Amino acid sequence: MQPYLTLNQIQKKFGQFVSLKGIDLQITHNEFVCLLGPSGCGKTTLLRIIAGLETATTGSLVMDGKDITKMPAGQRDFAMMFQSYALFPNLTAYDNIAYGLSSKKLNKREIRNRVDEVLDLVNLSHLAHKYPGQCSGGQQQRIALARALAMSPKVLLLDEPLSALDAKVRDKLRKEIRNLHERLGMTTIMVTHDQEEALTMADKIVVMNNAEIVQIGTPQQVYEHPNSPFVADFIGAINFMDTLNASERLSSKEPMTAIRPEHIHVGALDQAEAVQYGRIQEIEFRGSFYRLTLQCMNSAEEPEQRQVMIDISSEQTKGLQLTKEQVIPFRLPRERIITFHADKPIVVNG
Ligand SMILES: Nc1ncnc2c1ncn2[C@@H]1O[C@H](COP(=O)(O)OP(=O)(O)OP(=O)(O)O)[C@@H](O)[C@H]1O
Repeated sequence: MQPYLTLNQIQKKFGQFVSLKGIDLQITHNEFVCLLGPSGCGKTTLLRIIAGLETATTGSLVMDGKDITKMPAGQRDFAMMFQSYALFPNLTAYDNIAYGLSSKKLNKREIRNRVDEVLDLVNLSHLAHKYPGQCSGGQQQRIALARALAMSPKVLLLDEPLSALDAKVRDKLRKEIRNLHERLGMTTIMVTHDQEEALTMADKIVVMNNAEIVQIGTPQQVYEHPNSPFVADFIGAINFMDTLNASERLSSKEPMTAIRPEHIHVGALDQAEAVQYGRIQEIEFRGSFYRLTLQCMNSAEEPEQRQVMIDISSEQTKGLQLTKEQVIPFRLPRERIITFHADKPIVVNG
């Protein structure tokens, strides 16, 4: 499919500091893209360059075949929403939204219709005449969202829009934003450091680290086929099955293997895979599953350096009656093992 927005070799320097190292990215029309990565990796800088709020040191930005690298933010038809709601405290929800529309050449009635329409979209018609201080965090964020949507943007840019909200409200707003994105047929780019948010909302995840893109893929692709130990570790939990220490690892060309905690089987029934043993050190209840931390044992039943995390469903634990210090068998299904080949040294963060 033809890209709608193309970023060519976007580089950004703040003085000598390189904040983005040559970013290439293509975004298609109506796509929901998440820029995901740890604090300081350059996500916000990239979003601000796309918005036109920051200029790239080198590189270009093309939208619909037109070079917009130097186009001022106000002419881009993009709307941006931030973590802090940035609402005017002395204006009602209605006026906050109408204020954004004053730059458009609309008459009073058109403005009223548009504000009513977007308030209805975010289910806040009943709060039209409340001030931000009279609204909850989730409601304020919805007003900010309505204000962005009122502009009928070609591209909606979201910078950590949900991180200030509590878990329940965050979850609800995730679904609402995703639904609105689909209903309104927008192209949406969202910055987040929350992997769950990216996995649940995005069509495409762009994983960044140290000012670079390290992997691009659907949520399933980056979760099931991470291309590096960094991505495997940043998105979801992972056990590295490495027997080398950090300095041996740096000089080694040996592939490294890993497995997700939910893919390990507890028990020794199936003989297809070699059984290993571990002593339970921690049992952590996480609602729908338990996370066990085991100290691995060698064949002589002596403890090894290695630990392994295993997730088992709360249902399954009922039959197992697990206790701390218990030694249990477990198996690593071969098809679930992820291998990282070392064409360059493998560095594991953290
Ligand atoms: N105006 C600026 N002047 C100097 N350095 C800056 C400026 N803006 C950002 N940086 C630096 O660029 C790097 C990337 O910042 P950016 O805000 O893009 O990261 P981020 O991935 O969005 O992080 P976070 O999730 O913490 O917001 C950081 O090291 C930051 O200190």
